Amino acid sequence: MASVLQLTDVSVVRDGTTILDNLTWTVDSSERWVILGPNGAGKTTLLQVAAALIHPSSGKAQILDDTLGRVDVFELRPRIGFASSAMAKRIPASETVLNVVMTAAWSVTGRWNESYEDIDVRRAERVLAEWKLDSLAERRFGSLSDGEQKRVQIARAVMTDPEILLLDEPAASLDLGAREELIHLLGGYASAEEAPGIVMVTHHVEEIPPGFTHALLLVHGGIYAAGPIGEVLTAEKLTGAFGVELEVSSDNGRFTARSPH
Ligand SMILES: Nc1ncnc2c1ncn2[C@@H]1O[C@H](COP(=O)(O)OP(=O)(O)OP(=O)(O)O)[C@@H](O)[C@H]1O
Repeated sequence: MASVLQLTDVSVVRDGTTILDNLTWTVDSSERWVILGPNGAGKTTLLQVAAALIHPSSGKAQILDDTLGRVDVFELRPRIGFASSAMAKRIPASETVLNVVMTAAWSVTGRWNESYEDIDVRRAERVLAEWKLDSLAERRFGSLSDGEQKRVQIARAVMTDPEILLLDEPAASLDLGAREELIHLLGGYASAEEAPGIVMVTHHVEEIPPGFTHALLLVHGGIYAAGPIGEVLTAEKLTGAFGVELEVSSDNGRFTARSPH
């Protein structure tokens, strides 16, 4: 097993506020992690460090085989798949779905003057089919439903065969049908042996795809609990992390959490 992410005593301080506080955490290539935690806990900030989008204020962040601060992030980023709503806002609404996915090969969001090889087109078409988007290839990104847009973002993130895949709330704002379809596709992707290490931030345990192996509960920028998913997503630990009484159940790799009252 090779680690794809290794954080050692990582802190992020912004405008005098400590957002991540001395975090030490390792993700191996065979692991699929979910990160949960209250609003403002630092989940998105943690993902931004993992995506080489921000540097820690202190500590060491090793991503793949490189250490932030000692590597050209423009060479590192194409090896990282990252999907978030902030990133989606940068995708031009007028771009076709095929181009949105294919431009990942050049780490750009709008088609300009790049010349694409046949191999890029074929790969993009294959990825679109895998994420059930082939019939939408020529549609404008801005004309898609939220659920379709989320799938396009993930298809774009996996287009370059990343060595680590980071997903920030991929199921947020989806209706029940679109959410279940996405979770099914993500579960299939995550369970493939050749899939990269995966880290997904979510607000709801119901959104964790089957096959995810580990969970991290983040509270006030620090690790409240981290480890194998069955040991972390317990009533006791979720109650402690969220500060409200919760009961948890799981069935066939899917979780639910609710108040017992
Ligand atoms: N530039 C900044 N200066 C000060 N505080 C900041 C700055 N940027 C973010 N924060 C704070 O850092 C904290 C963590 O933000 P982050 O978005 O990482 O949390 P999160 O766990 O993803 O939250 P949510 O669940 O609401 O999406 C928040 O309290 C936020 O207000």
